[in-house]
Amino acid sequence: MIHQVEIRDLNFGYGDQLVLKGIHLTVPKGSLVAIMGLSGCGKTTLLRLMGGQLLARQGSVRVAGQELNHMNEAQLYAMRRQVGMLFQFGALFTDLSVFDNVAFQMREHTRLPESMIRDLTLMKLNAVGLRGVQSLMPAELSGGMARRVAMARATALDPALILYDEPFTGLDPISMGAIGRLIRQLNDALGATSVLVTHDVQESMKIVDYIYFVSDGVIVAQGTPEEIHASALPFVHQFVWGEADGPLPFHYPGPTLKMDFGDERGQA
Ligand SMILES: Nc1ncnc2c1ncn2[C@@H]1O[C@H](COP(=O)(O)OP(=O)(O)OP(=O)(O)O)[C@@H](O)[C@H]1O
Repeated sequence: MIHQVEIRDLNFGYGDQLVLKGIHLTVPKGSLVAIMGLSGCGKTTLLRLMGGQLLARQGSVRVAGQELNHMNEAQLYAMRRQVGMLFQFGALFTDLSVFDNVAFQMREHTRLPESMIRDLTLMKLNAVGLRGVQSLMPAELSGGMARRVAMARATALDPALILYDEPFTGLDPISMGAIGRLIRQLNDALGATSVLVTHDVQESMKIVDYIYFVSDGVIVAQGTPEEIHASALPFVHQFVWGEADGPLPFHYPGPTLKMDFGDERGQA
């Protein structure tokens, strides 16, 4: 099988803090894969390593068969053009119209004439159902619309790999469902491969082919949505079913009840 992303024995940290520890992960070409885990477990860092924005300290990150650590600046720049990235909250340019946001990458990275950029931009907006809002400013959009514009922008150059960082955050349930379906549709229509970082288990299980669970920088579980749904692993079970207590404790570690309240009522 051809892998769009292949990660082996990856360690990565910031300063002395080791964030990712011995990661092995593959993303087959054409698939949609989710990386899940709690806040701070290293998901965004992993996504940025796949996009070539960060480079591995140890181990290997291959995108389309190319080892990112062996690339020079020009090769990395060319590789990043093949990657569409949707940042947390969409992060549109607030002083540019919807049209100019989507056209931005084409104007920066291609020599296409303005008439062609216009047609392509409208096609991209059409694909996310928003051709009619091309002249609006980002402040005039709802959260769900802004997210869809960000998707049109992220796919403007027909990327081979699309990386989504928390695409569902802050959306109402209906918009979440619409964004989820769109992520799947764009992936399949563009013949792309997509990786989705999220802690929204229910929404992503409806659309992805495979899931990796990360906890404290380590992959602790993986499988198809069906396998994950049926998993008896305590961590996965707690995550999927949204249970307050389990391997991830409800209480922050601290003194025991006995130490704080005494052995018996009235005792210090
Ligand atoms: N640029 C940075 N410099 C130093 N530490 C960082 C940097 N970026 C992230 N970290 C730390 O690395 C750890 C992992 O962060 P990361 O953003 O990858 O986690 P995450 O799982 O995506 O979290 P979230 O779901 O909250 O976005 C955290 O402890 C974070 O504080």
